[in-house]
Amino acid sequence: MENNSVKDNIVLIGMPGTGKSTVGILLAKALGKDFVDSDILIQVREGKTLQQIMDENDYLHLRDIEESVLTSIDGHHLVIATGGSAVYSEAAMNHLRHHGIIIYLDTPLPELRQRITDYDTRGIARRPNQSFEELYAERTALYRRYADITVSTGNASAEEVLNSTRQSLTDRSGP
Ligand SMILES: Nc1ncnc2c1ncn2[C@@H]1O[C@H](COP(=O)(O)OP(=O)(O)O)[C@@H](O)[C@H]1O
Ligand SMILES: O=C(O)C1=C[C@@H](OP(=O)(O)O)[C@@H](O)[C@H](O)C1
Ligand SMILES: [Mg+2]
Repeated sequence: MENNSVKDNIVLIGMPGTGKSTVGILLAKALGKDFVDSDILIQVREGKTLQQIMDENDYLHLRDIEESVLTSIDGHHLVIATGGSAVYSEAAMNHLRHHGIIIYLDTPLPELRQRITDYDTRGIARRPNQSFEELYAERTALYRRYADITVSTGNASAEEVLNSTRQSLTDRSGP
């Protein structure tokens, strides 16, 4: 019988552009786990893109849908790439950390700026006119609050971030 208290999921959190989706699938492949991207779950469930959801309602509506999708994930042996706004939901984060280790991919703001060239159309769940700098400061406190492990990515490649993440997991589980 499955032990439901085992933390056998890996949950990636962090700013948009930090590489949760890109590194997540590499990690799943390397560790022999299944891969879930909560943004894809949202889009399939709603039949709309993230930006369409925001355009038709607002960013708070997207966050509500995200909370509902995240709290309904009940699988094991998963790598879960969350959306950058997942940490606004305490319920979602408590649910995810019950079965998973939370890994914060921490990428410097200048590097994120280079990667996120579609800030206004990417569907980022932010207050109107909230700058990327403000969002980064607000979010960083939340990512730190929930992180079991922090991986500082610098400007390393996705493969290098994969390797650092695997090493952090090995260090945490001990010899
Ligand atoms: N380590 C990396 N180095 C350079 N570019 C990256 C890296 N990881 C992701 N990217 C690029 O940054 C963008 C955002 O990556 P993505 O995985 O979608 O991030 P997230 O899911 O955290 O928003 C994509 O264009 C992706 O190719
Ligand atoms: O940070 C955000 O507000 C968001 C990030 C997106 O995911 P990524 O972090 O994978 O880009 C997606 O969930 C949604 O568009 C909102
Ligand atoms: Mg993503």
